[in-house]
Amino acid sequence: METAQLAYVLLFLVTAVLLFHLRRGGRSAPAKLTTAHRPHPNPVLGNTVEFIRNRRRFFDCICHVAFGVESSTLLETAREDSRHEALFAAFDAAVEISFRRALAPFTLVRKLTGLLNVGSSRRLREAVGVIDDYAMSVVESKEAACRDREDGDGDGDPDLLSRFMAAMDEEDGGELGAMFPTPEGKRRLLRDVVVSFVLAGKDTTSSALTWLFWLLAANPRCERRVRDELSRSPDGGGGGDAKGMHTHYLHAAITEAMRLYPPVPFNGRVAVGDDVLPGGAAVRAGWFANYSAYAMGRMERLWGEDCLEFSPERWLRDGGEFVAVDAARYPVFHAGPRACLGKEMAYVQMKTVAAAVLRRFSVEVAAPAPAMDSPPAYEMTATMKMKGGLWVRLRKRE
Ligand code: HEM
Repeated sequence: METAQLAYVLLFLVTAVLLFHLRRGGRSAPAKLTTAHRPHPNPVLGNTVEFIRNRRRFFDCICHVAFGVESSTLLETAREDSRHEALFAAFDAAVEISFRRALAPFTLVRKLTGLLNVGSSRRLREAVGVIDDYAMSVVESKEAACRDREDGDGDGDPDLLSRFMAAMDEEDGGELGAMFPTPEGKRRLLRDVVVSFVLAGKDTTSSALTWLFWLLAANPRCERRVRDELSRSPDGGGGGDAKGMHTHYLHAAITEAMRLYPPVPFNGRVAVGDDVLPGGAAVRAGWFANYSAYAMGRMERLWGEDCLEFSPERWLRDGGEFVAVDAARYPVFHAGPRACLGKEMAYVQMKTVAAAVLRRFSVEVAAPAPAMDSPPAYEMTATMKMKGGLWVRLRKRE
């Protein structure tokens, strides 16, 4: 056999073996999931529990407020929880693969795996399929509810999905209607609205609360101040007031926790045209322009010499009133026209949960050790999670 023929045969064999492994990986290996919310393997922790493990509550809350549906009615089966877990696993896998891809250059191997539907391309497609099916079931249940109402009792729902639907059904078609003229296009847009809300809101608030409780344990003085404020608060300190009128210190503590550990630590855009950033840096069309809220939250130039300390007081006026800062300095919720739409809702959720827990329980952190000079390891995907989760022992307060 000539050398060139031998080389072709070898190449063929290597490719066949590679594809066989990729296919097997695509079929049998589950997507690598983050460990932050898995049961902790450490038996020494005994009666401790993983804090904020149950992402279901945050998910249910989004379904209720943003879509006006109960998540469990859509996922109800004899083993309802496992369907939620399958959906969450699909979200985790899709986010992790997409995040890794966003950081890596587009290679020939990825193009090939995409064409052949193997490896991570296959896992991503499968995960997106699960997510899209769920999101479409939300849209369908909403459409059915609207049809029922037309026969029956009146007014539109106040949830966000209903508003999107109403905007597209305006008589002249509306701006959205013009962008998505076919019924199929409209439904796909609604499906994507559902996906973006779940993606944006499910893990962010739970990540922020995990870091908040660790930071409060590492700074008992701050925890005492939160508890004092809650005991004086007329509404129990919950989220009834998103701007923090009654609970300025709690609002400041949550904001400060997200400065040090922003739930979305890293974000970016692709420039559509040549531009110059305010700092003078030139950006060409097609370039990525990324920023790190994590790094910015720890810059001495922006936050002073004590930038690595947890100090809710930096957000308070002398009278104790919370004062927000410019989003360009604190880009935790992003800035400009595409800033977070759920910011107020997120504060309501986080304050309600934090207040409810702190009023009823003392929270003893078992792991990772609560000490500012040895911060816990983190896991960076699209959201910033505490590696291994936060393990606490709750004791009922007198
Ligand atoms: C602590 C909690 C949260 C943080 C830190 C946060 C942060 C962010 C950030 C940084 C973005 C910009 C993402 C990008 O464009 O690349 C964003 C967008 C968004 N967020 Fe949040 N978010 C939080 C909670 C929520 C909640 C609870 C909801 C609603 C249920 C929500 C809904 C949205 C939506 C719909 C967008 C897309 C806005 C647009 O593209 O115009 N977020 N969020």
